[in-house]
Amino acid sequence: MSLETGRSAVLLLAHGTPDMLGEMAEYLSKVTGGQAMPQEVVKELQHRYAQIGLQESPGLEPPPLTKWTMVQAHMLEHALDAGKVYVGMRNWHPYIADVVAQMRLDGVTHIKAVCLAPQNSRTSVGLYRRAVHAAAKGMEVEFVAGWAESPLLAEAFAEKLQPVWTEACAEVGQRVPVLFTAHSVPCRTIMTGEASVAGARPGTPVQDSPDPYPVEAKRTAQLVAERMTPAGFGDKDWYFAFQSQGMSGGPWIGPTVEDTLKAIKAEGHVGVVMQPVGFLCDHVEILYDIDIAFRQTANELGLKLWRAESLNDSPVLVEALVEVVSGRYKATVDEVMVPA
Ligand SMILES: C=CC1=C(C)c2cc3[nH]c(cc4nc(cc5[nH]c(cc1n2)c(C)c5CCC(=O)O)C(CCC(=O)O)=C4C)c(C)c3C=C
Ligand SMILES: [Fe+2]
Ligand SMILES: [Fe+2]
Repeated sequence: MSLETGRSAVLLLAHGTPDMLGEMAEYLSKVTGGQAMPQEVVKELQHRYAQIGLQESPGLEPPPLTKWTMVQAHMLEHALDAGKVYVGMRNWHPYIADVVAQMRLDGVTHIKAVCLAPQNSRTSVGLYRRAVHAAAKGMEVEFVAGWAESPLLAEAFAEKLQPVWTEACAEVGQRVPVLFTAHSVPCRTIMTGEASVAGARPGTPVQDSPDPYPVEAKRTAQLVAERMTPAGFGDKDWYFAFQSQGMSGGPWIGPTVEDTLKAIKAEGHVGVVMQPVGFLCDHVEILYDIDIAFRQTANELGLKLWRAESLNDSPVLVEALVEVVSGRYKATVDEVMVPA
């Protein structure tokens, strides 16, 4: 397939992750928009990243988030066969600003930006949008704000969930519930009116409409559940929680994974299969938060925890991205604009 215009190019937007442990403090200040994190938070995150393989010096391979994001971009480029697919990261190299500058040098005039975070949120997608608009002055920007209900995205997740769920049920000899998750966000960021800025950094605009994020996250989960077999896989088979509440203060949205695991145990289950449906590849919040921390919590409760493999190099995910980029899937797209 080919893109409509010669000077149009796709820009995939991703979170970014440090390449070595010593970069953690600088990385965290990018994540928080310039606020320095307390030393104990920096140390705790270094400890978590070390457990998933990050070292004192850059390893032979990039960290998982960088590696898989680049793989996804290459696969998409191949599938589109319409020129280069660029990757810009918000919090680490290659930064969005640098990549957009390169696109400009390469003669790109129209950017089709897609976030590798399918559910639209102010704290993730909103910040990607701001970074692209700041960098792309005078260029046309077509910004895909959400693709949470893409049937092929749901298909890609279901393809990873089905085998591990079947295996888990067979191992314990009974139906094992699925716990779908997405990243939590601070409560104030999904509010409207003055409540949306209470405790926020100065300059945060008052929001006049609710953040679609919590609904979109659960909608993705529901669409995945609908694709599971046997056909009787239904509402009683799955739960939803928001994971990885952050280390900056104030309340974050729930239910938390910890509370939901307790509820699952109280229902009489002996195991649980987790699938994070807000993340498209491996990174610390899967490899540490789920595989190490939640697995330990589950085990302490007497639950065995399985996790669906991440999408990573899933060809079905790439098909979903092709549909989003080509417009065959009607994603939530901002009006095309030229940032001044
Ligand atoms: C929908 C919201 C968010 C998504 C998706 C998300 C993905 C994501 N986050 C990290 C790593 C970190 N995030 C951190 C803080 C943080 N994350 C979000 C929201 C989403 N993150 C918020 C609102 C915040 C708080 C930011 C602030 O200004 O304080 C941090 C810092 C430590 C912490 O607070 O936990 C890290 C590290 C990754 C790798 C990722 C997906 C790829
Ligand atoms: Fe985050
Ligand atoms: Fe996080």
